[in-house]
Amino acid sequence: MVQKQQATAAPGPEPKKRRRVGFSPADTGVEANECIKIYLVSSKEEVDSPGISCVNPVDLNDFFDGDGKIYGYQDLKINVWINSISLHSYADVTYQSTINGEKGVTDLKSALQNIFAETIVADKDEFLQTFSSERDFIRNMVSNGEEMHSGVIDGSSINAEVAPSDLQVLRMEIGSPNAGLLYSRLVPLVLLFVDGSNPIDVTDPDWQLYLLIQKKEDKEEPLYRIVGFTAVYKFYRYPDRLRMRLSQILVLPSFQGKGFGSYLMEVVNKVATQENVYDLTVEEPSEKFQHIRTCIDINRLRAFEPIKPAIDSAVQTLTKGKLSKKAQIPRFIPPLNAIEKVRETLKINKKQFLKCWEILIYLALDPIDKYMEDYTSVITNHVRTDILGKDIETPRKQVVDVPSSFEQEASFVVFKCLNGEEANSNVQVDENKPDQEQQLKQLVEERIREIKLVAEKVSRICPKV
Ligand SMILES: CC(=O)SCCNC(=O)CCNC(=O)[C@H](O)C(C)(C)COP(=O)(O)OP(=O)(O)OC[C@H]1O[C@@H](n2cnc3c(N)ncnc32)[C@H](O)[C@@H]1OP(=O)(O)O
Repeated sequence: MVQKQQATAAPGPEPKKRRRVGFSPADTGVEANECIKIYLVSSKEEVDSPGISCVNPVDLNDFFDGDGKIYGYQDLKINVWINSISLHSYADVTYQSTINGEKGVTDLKSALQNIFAETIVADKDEFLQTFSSERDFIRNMVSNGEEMHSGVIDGSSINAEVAPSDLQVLRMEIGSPNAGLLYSRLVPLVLLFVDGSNPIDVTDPDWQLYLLIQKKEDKEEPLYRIVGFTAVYKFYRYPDRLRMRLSQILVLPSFQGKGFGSYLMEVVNKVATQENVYDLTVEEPSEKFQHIRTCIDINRLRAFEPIKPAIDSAVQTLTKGKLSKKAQIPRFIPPLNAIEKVRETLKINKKQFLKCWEILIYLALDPIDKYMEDYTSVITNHVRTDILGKDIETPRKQVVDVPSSFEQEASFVVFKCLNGEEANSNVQVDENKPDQEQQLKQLVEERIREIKLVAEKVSRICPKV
């Protein structure tokens, strides 16, 4: 509680004592991350239950203007309960008192509304009722969904209490009945759990939702729960093809890390192949999702016979001699026809295939330790090319005119430059050469770390193909 200090205003005998003027303590605010806790629950018994742990959203400070802090409350605690069956939410807000300091009192209602929109229910009893009254929300919403897959997927495993036979992936065009309404209830989850995401435009009919549903047999009717979903954009490619871009994927927190994200990705891959789209790309994948996607693609590529001769040939070149001693390291990129076959058959685009290619070669080098130095030179060459946008060959000389008070034609400097540097003016090349080398080294180490991580995963799951 903010307490006013006692003003000692009595006149009289103590003239030397100064009057003490009381100030309220300054309101430094509280970070949204510190005072908001989010709980995902599937029954009313779980609400307020001490056994339920909160989930980790993205940076909640981002939802509060300015410095991400909430002002004007003492001992503020906000517990948000999300009904994972109906996707309604309820915010339990408690505080000791309000302080109207210089930053005012944050309008919590509108801040929470910005995240939870119409899913937020003001009354707790009303919220508790949603567990029964809206029990069939998902089932009703997806009743027109097109079943794209159900049950197990070859080679992938679900490591959870969910039986694969209870799983199905349904597809809904965003313009189809109920899809927009369903997505609008999913938006708070997107904002809370997919970093840097924006809701998709539900008025654009080219969006499709792929919903991973758990259909659990229950007393009367089966209970449908959303395990995860992804929003995919289908767009035209001249002259007569369609492309697919996976733009948003979320597995609900309690289901994460159990194979569901991979399951959903594999279903979308399967659909892209069956519908023979031009390719399937991913919009700004997070590091984790990129890792998962690459693990899946590596397994598909290892089983794809038409590229085996190209891998063998690259491995042969690499194992023939000391590459790192050579003046010019060849670029280990797949031949054009392999790139084309992979895109046409597996729907993996060139950029992703080039990433996978490095890993395929790594996996084929035996024993890897013997060739690691040469392999690192190859990756260094690739990273350098990626940064500078062009192949780096041997250092070249470049002549540059310099302003001079002497005869213009006689004023120039000659310096050695790398081919890519002159070619790519967008790249911020650090003028400090040792620093540049250091940065390059770090990037190479990072890339090799990613390669090893994927290689370890796929070797564990599928040691020999
Ligand atoms: C385009 C975008 O939207 S990018 C943003 C992605 N979304 C988010 O970040 C939202 C929050 N996160 C999530 O929703 C989920 O965690 C996702 C979608 C990223 C991943 O889904 P999950 O179900 O958690 O992943 P899944 O359990 O399938 O994979 C986990 C592990 O299995 C590994 N794995 C999965 N499939 C394979 C495979 N076929 N072969 C080898 N390894 C595999 C993964 O590498 C990963 O390894 P780890 O244990 O070291 O983490």
